[in-house]
Amino acid sequence: MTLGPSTVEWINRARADLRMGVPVVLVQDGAAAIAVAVEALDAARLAQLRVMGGELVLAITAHRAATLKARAYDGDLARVLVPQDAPLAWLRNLADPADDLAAPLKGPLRTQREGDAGLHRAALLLAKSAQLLPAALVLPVADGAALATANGLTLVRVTDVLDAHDQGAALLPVVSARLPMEATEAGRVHVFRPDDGGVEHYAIEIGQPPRDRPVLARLHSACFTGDVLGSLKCDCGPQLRAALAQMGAEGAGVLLYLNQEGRGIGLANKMRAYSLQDQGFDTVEANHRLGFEDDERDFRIGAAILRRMGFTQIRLLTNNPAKMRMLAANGLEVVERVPLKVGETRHNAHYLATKAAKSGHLL
Ligand SMILES: Nc1nc2c(ncn2[C@@H]2O[C@H](COP(=O)(O)OP(=O)(O)OP(=O)(O)O)[C@@H](O)[C@H]2O)c(=O)[nH]1
Ligand SMILES: [Zn+2]
Repeated sequence: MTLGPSTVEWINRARADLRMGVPVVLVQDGAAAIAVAVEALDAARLAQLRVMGGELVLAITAHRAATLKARAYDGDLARVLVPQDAPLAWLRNLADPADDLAAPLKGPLRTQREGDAGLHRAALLLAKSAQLLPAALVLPVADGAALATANGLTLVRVTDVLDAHDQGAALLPVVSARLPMEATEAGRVHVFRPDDGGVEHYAIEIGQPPRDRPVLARLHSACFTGDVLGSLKCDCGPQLRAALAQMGAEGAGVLLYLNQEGRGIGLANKMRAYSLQDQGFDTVEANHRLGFEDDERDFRIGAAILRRMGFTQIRLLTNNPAKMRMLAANGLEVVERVPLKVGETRHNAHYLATKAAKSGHLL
């Protein structure tokens, strides 16, 4: 045990650096690169990277590459060669689809085929987990450790980034307190904190559900626009209130409020997706154009919280079979699906139909 950061703590520092526009150093099998998130990059740092020499590469996901008609030779990602004179705006336009329709000609783009894309993959994973646009500028360097020390940069190993992603964070209960609510006076909020410095998640326990019997449960993903603002574009707000009301009426239940806004892409990216939806793309297409999967949520978190609270069998309030599969794969027995059909409006009918057609939601 040392005083300094552990592996996951270094990774979390790397994430925070990327959000600030500070480059990080990635190393793998003797190779090293400096990586910076395009969304947070400024012209001064871009100029500094150019002074260092070497071939600048823009890593984007295969989804974003498909939109840009760039060949993705690495399966899930593409490495776009950055022209010597490309200004910051060129990089921003490749990363951000906001102006794709207004200014469609961004190519032809040349992509790298040779060499390994491991460093680039780790850079994209970090950018995504920092809820930034999945686009990173990557510059190979000879001695990553020396560069990191000389410039005070965070250095992380690719294997550690991949392992941390595969394992997921452990969630620790921090505090719980009684909360009388409209739906029931017998409410209690539990706060769970992940050990990797990520965002907290909450469990709202209603009544005192016995641990040896199936509990009525809902895994609700945060939706600032729906839950708080009463957005008509989705059904989240009505689902949240209906779930609490049903638990209140039954006298027992547990609702997990998971801070995975926008199906895990964060509010800024969800608003980017909304703006694309105003340009005519559906909810799934919008995510893909941004470079994300349709759903970036990690449902292991919900399973871990339920297990930690002592629940093993659940009656799940959902229309999403993927949630049931993920819970079952993570040690919980879903004994029943309880449908949750509320809040359809003329604004969200197309959204709900798209989720049914493309993401397997049950109507
Ligand atoms: N990226 C993106 N996220 C959205 C959009 N509309 C709503 N969301 C998010 O989608 C999530 C919906 O979460 P849930 O209601 O828990 O999940 P669900 O997959 O619809 O499943 P059930 O409601 O359980 O049937 C929330 O995180 C919202 O913020 C959208 O157009 N794009
Ligand atoms: Zn919503």
